[in-house]
Amino acid sequence: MNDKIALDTAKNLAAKAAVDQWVTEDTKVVGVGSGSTVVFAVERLAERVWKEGCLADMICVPSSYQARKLILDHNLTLGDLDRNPKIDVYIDGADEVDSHMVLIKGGGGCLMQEKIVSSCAKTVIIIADYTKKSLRLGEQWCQGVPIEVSPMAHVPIKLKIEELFGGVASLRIALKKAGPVVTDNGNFLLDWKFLAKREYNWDEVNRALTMIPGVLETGLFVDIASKCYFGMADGAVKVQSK
Ligand SMILES: O=C[C@H](O)[C@H](O)[C@H](O)COP(=O)(O)O
Repeated sequence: MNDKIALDTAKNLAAKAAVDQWVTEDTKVVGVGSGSTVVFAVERLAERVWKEGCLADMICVPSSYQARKLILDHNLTLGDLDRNPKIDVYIDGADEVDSHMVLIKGGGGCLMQEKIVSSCAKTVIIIADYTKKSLRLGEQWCQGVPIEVSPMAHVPIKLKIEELFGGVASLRIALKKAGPVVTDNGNFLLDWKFLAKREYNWDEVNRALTMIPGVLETGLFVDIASKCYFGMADGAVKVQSK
């Protein structure tokens, strides 16, 4: 018998715990991440506003088209970085979180706005189910590090990444459209499958990647998250700190 709780239940537990802990009456601006786990966080925010009558002045700043739509669909107040450049707390999911709280993000293609919006937040909280927790990157997430690139430069960037760091960087191809995935910002994505056995210094790798002309952002989030809430297989919520 499989007594692990469903992944969605684990995501929901993590999201609810994080929202209840970090979004208080003093929270004026919340950054909203992207992906399937964030859906539960927005549902909890809406429940607090509409059922419990709290957080009346809260403004939500989205990190993607999906996040914007979630905010609107739940009748929450939509903000943006022009009007709300300072965010109290940013809540987002992750594809993988290692023991040093280095994250891989961008499995859903939203990494660039996520990194921008999270950089405007005092506190960044990650919510995830137990399958995202690992000791070292690549242990759980096998699809590589997403890297957002200028469309005209995806071939030379791919070659440079492979020469510099090994592994294989592949253009992400859409499933229900012919051709590549196009991000919310009109760019392409490379998914870089790094070498599992090589020891990488992720901070250095991230800096070096962003120095390649045409690389717009990486899905490596180093030294960004303050805490990560994991919904565990036994129904508990485990909090990992930096
Ligand atoms: O591009 C997508 C974002 O970085 C997501 O936050 C990440 O992929 C995790 O998504 P999910 O909560 O669906 O696992």
